[in-house]
Amino acid sequence: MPVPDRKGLKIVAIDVKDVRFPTSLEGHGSDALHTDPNYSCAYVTTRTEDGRQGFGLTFTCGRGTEVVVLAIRSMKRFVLGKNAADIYADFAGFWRALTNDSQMRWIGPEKGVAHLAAAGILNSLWDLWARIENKPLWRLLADMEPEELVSTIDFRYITDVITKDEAVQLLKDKRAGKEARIKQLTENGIACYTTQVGWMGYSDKMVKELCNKYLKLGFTHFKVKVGTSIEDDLRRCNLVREAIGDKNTLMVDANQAWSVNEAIDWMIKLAPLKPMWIEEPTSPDDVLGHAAISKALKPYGIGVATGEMCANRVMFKQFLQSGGMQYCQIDSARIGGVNEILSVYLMAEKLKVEVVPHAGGVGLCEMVQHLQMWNYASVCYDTMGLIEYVDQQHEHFFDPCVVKNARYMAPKKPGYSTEMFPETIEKFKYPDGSEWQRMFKEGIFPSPDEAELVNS
Ligand SMILES: C[C@H](O)[C@@H](O)[C@@H](O)[C@H](O)C(=O)O
Ligand SMILES: [Mg+2]
Repeated sequence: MPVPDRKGLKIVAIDVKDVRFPTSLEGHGSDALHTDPNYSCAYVTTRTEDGRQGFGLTFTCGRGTEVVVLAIRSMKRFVLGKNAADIYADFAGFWRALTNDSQMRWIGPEKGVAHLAAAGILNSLWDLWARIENKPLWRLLADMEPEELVSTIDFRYITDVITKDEAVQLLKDKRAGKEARIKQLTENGIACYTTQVGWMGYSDKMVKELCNKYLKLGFTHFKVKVGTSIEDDLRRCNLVREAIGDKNTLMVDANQAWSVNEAIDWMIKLAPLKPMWIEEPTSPDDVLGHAAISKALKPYGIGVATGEMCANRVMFKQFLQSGGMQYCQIDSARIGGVNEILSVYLMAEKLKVEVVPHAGGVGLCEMVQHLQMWNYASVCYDTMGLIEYVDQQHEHFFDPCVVKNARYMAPKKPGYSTEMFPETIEKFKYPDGSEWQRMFKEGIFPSPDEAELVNS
């Protein structure tokens, strides 16, 4: 087990910051329901007695980040004073303690703000572990023995699909050829698709220009936001189809805009444009609704993709079991950190559903590349898979993702690629960062009122 020596690894501090970027000013990240997102995160730094640090984050869209920050603060008690080596020696037990405290679980359990907060903390602990082992996270995972990896997962509620023993066996069965796949990843990385061409707030002119830009960069898969008006969707999707041609792939994303029947009717109208998938057609909680949409759209060759707001492994389990998702979009910061995400990958493999991670928001591309690379090395190598890519906020990270010829290159530095530059925090910490103060002064954004200053 790569459990480090305990010496110096007592956790002595956990710091959390509300960091926001003014992306709404230019419509970046906008969709049918999130019309003015300011890409943000609750940014967690965990420090050990010997001065090591782990960085973790959970993505948000602006307002509300302060609530996640408060939730993280109230979870500090489960981590402070613990030795990181003891956490890694029984990570599943620690995970259960963090997410299922007898009093706090009432505000979850394992969902919503409570789970976003847990994700921020857990991501920082995984970053710390990978740094201690001096490996990028994907290699830490890929190098673990099956028993070690599986020991980090809480299997409660999913043993009807996969037990701990089955998970160990699955990983053992997939071991042959792992070194060759790691070499392949190191040389060629993993392909990605872009969402950057089709944010809802972009003009037609910009969409066209961006399609040309990303075609030149070698992209073959393009995602466009839909769901506000069918006339607009037909116009924009036609425009994109024309720009990318018939050989490239179009995906559409409604971000939960429709009821079930409306989703089916709407997508039948968009079907002649041959989208590969409709993403989040309806409520992220409506498992059977997604299954009905999947069934109705199958004859049109359209799959259903979802997962960026899927609350936990139990919801994923039902989506995977019911035929409600043909593309499983794990998100690195919504469910309970790497521990729970590993369980979703293992269930997806068992039930033969392709995982195409959700990314884009602050730090999400940085994190999911590690997860998908581990998946290819250790779990699912029938296809190399795809990862979402959005060209935003990477410049704020010490170890930003690197995309070349529409492929994520394998991260090399130790950790989970989650550390941000101190200057970024100084500028974009909300509301007192220097950039926010400037924008308030210049009237670009209103100053937050007292209610919003709850955690300052
Ligand atoms: C508000 C966000 O930008 C979403 O629109 C985004 O996560 C999107 O659904 C995506 O799939 O990338
Ligand atoms: Mg989406």
